[in-house]
Amino acid sequence: MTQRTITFVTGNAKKLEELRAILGGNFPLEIISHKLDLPELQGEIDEVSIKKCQEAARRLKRPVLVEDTSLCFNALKGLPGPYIKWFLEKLEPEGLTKLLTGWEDKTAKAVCTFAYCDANNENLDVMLFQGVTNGQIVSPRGTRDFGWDCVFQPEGYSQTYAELPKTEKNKISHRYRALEKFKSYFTEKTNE
Ligand SMILES: O=c1nc[nH]c2c1ncn2[C@H]1C[C@H](O)[C@@H](COP(=O)(O)OP(=O)(O)OP(=O)(O)O)O1
Ligand SMILES: [Mg+2]
Repeated sequence: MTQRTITFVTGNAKKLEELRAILGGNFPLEIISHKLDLPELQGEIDEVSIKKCQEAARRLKRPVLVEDTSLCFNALKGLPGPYIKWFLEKLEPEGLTKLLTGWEDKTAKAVCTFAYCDANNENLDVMLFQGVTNGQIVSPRGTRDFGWDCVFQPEGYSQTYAELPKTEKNKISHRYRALEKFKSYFTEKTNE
């Protein structure tokens, strides 16, 4: 492992697969993965990502990257937000759709927050790179191989994330938008 290696800490193989597909070959640093389901404290989106990243840095003591994904229903003032994992686990995709039964507004935001810490300073300073994709919550359609993809229909599309080819999702997704920021930061930095 060199100085120019970043460890992506996640318990989710699908996130890693998408990160690899989106960054492709033209990212200046090496990204390796470390499978660990880190504890996540409650809080607002940024706070959850920062704490998760600092915990990863404390444990691994090297440059780390983590990612936290939220699904925010506008009618519910942003909930479930960072708690989407537990809502999905208990309610399944059908239940997520039903949550909005009483509301006319079905719009939602998918928010991806990458958090990076180089673990070099005692304060464990964290940098955030966030991407948002707007859409709406629909009845489940498409494959069920990744989380809530089957109930999220991005704005301007008639297909859900799960119905879109992976390459299409990766051109417009919350994760793509966050990684664009991450990529330009590190590309500029390594060119200095
Ligand atoms: O693009 C996505 N499309 C559909 N579903 C998604 C996506 N990205 C994350 N998800 C799911 C996974 C988990 O049920 C929840 C986020 O929770 P989140 O804590 O960020 O993910 P996780 O615990 O699976 O992995 P990690 O070890 O990186 O925290 O939304
Ligand atoms: Mg998690």
